[in-house]
Amino acid sequence: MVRGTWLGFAHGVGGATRRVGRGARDLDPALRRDGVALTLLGLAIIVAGREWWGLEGAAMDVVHAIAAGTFGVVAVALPLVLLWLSVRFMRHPQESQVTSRMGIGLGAITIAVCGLVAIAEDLPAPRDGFEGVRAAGGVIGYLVGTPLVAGLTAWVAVPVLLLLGFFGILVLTATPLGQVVPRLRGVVDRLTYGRTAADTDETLQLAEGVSRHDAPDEVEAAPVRRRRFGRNPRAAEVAPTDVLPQPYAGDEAFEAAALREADLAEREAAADATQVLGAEAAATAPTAPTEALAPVPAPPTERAAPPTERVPAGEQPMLSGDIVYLLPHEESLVKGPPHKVRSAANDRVVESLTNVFEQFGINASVTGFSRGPTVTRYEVELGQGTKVERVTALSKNIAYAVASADVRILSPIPGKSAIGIEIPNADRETVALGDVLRSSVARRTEHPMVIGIGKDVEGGYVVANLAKMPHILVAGATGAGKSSFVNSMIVSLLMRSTPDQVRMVLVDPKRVELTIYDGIPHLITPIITNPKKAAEALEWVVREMDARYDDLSAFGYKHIDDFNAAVRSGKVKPLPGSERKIAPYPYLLVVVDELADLMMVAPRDVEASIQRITQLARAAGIHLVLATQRPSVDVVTGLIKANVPSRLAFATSSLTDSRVVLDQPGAEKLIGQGDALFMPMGEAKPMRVQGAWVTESEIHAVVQHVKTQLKPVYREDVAVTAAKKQVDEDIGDDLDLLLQAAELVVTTQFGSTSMLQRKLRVGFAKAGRLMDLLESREIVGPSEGSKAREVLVQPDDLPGTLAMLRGAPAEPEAVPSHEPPVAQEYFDDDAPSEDDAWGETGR
Ligand SMILES: Nc1ncnc2c1ncn2[C@@H]1O[C@H](COP(=O)(O)OP(=O)(O)OP(=O)(O)O)[C@@H](O)[C@H]1O
Repeated sequence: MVRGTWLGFAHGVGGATRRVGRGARDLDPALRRDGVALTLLGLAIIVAGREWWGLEGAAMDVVHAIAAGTFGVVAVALPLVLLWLSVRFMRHPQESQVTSRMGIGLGAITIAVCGLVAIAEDLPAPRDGFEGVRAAGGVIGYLVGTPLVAGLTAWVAVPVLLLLGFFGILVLTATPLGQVVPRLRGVVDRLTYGRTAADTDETLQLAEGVSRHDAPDEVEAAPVRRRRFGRNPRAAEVAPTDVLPQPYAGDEAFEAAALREADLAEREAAADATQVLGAEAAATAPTAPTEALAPVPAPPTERAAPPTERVPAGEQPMLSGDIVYLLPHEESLVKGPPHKVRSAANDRVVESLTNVFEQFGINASVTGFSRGPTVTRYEVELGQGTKVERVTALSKNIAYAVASADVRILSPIPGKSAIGIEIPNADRETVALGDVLRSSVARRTEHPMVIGIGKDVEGGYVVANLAKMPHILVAGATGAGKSSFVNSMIVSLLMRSTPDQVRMVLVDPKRVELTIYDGIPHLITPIITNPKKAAEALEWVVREMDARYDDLSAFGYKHIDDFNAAVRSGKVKPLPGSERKIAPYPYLLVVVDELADLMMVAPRDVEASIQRITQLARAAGIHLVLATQRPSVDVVTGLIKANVPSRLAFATSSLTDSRVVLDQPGAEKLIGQGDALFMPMGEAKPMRVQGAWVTESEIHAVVQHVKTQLKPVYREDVAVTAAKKQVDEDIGDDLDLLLQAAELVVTTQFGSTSMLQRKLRVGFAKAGRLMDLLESREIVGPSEGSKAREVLVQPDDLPGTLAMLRGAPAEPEAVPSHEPPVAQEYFDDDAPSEDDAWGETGR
């Protein structure tokens, strides 16, 4: 009864504490450790009563004897530590790992401080009376200080204890040694530059968010938040505020921020940083925004290596140019619910499984489980002499017992002598993309092509580098979560990369999925919704790839990353006689959100383009994401499959579809809503993941943010060829006939409909239509009643005319093969189209 009353009271107080603020509600009752927490709280009050307020009484004397006797004067801090521990147990009971780490840190600090106090007070010994010990470092101080001083002398003992205290602080704050300087600098910068309290709070909250979910030693500084965007220095000749993206021009706070950036950039430059940030952004040397803001034209920029060290959130040095591009704030993406490692539903399943084994007389037991967001994998160990098949044969009975049709049995669990039974959680969790991107695995790298995938069956975060895929096929039945994945992928890129690092071509024949991204600066061409245009765009990608390859071979590099690194360090010089300015290439990501629609209109062309891109594009930094609802062999052909090595399968409607995507069954057993099997290149076994989820309002916020940073600068030539194709639409299936008609009319120079009827053996209506088409292409003049039409094309021009009808550009020069590829278009100072483009962007 006493225990019950105590725990009831404790839960009441714990519940009230959890209601303060967010993040601690909905705790699994099994995890609450309110009893311990309340005991600690009581202790904190009692110790404070004696040590802070000097309350008298026999009990208080005992308290003082214990507290001060143990810790000496350091006991003054004891109530605070107890209070803190109590709050932690109430709010984050499941983070025992983090609490233990902090405990170790505090322990080290306590030993160090007690030892130092004892040494400072000349090491009073208990035999000389306990008063002295209490007024110094307590028993701890005595026990630590005495042997150290006796063995090493105070000269060595003091530094050793200081070092121990320093170690304690590092452990307490989860700061790796290498991060000490950047973090300190971050703190100093924030103080010096008067960062708002809100910003600081966010950073702290973030750091906490990471430690909450990950191993403590993996906590790193918050990621890059601001980057400077490469631009044409000529644009600097316009009025200074013009170079800022519109919403910020004239904004004092922003200009002040820009000045801070400049200051930091200068410091970075002074530190002579040389490391290249992976295969990242363009790196013209930062022109101090002071120049950009002062009423004088900025001098042309010079190239220099980007800075090396990561610096804290909000204070990133700029990578290039004098346009400041701010990545969306991490908090634009919401936090998901805390991960449960166990719930009542799991216990019920364990019970059901055990019952099934008992009923069928199988010597097997459930030895543990690992709970993921969607499914839990229960581990089953077999007794001596029990056949594995006896359990696998029971899959239907197991499904019946746990009332779920989607039971998947893994025999064995890779790397373990145990059978795994994956059963959907009755209480599944959504995986928030924000949590994936804030996890330590995502922070470990700054590569701009890293995206959040989701969580695995053990609850660990999964991220992937699209550049390493290097191409991925995403398939799944309607509603399985494919589009959600595409959204998570694009949002990940928008969160982590600037348009000078990653450019995209988005193909969305369904016209619904990707329209939300219309107008983002990462686009190279407006979102393509027409399947024929899409096929054209793929051909453009092939040309872009070839142009990049030409550059690579001309300068002697094998991979775009090496080339970019060399450009940044100034090693790549234009060829003699060339006016070109060389700049790094952004990665180019081509997303096709319904391959089937493309394969319907131009299967051979699309297949050929995809084959060519996939075979070569990796080194050119061009990557394909092909998504389809219909993973049948006519859409995902053998050729496409052979060249797209990474696969992500959401629930498919049949085993055959699963085979097409993964070359093995499994996807047909998935339970939809983002449940997926992920098989990156080179893996033989797919990994089960729950895809990350990002809400429409989050997408909207991120898209709004990037759109206010910069306007997109579209490549004209993608649109030019695409526009040409649009004209072709009215030709439809008549292209062959039309070509013959044009040939007839031009070679005979006789524009007669009845001749077409006769020679082509077509009816009057068809011949009339062909003539109209020839007129619309200005091959023949308008109808002149019963007379033959005038022919406007000379026989010599016939080949060009036929090519134009076939859809090739009318003037081949419009897309010359030697044209500088995408990076040069954007970054080449001398590209004639640049001024307009950047002028528009800047203003
Ligand atoms: N990762 C996820 N987490 C939680 N719920 C999800 C997830 N992915 C998808 N869902 C749920 O499933 C629904 C359908 O998902 P989605 O639109 O992505 O399917 P789809 O495969 O793209 O379908 P379609 O091919 O028809 O576009 C979503 O509206 C959402 O409710």
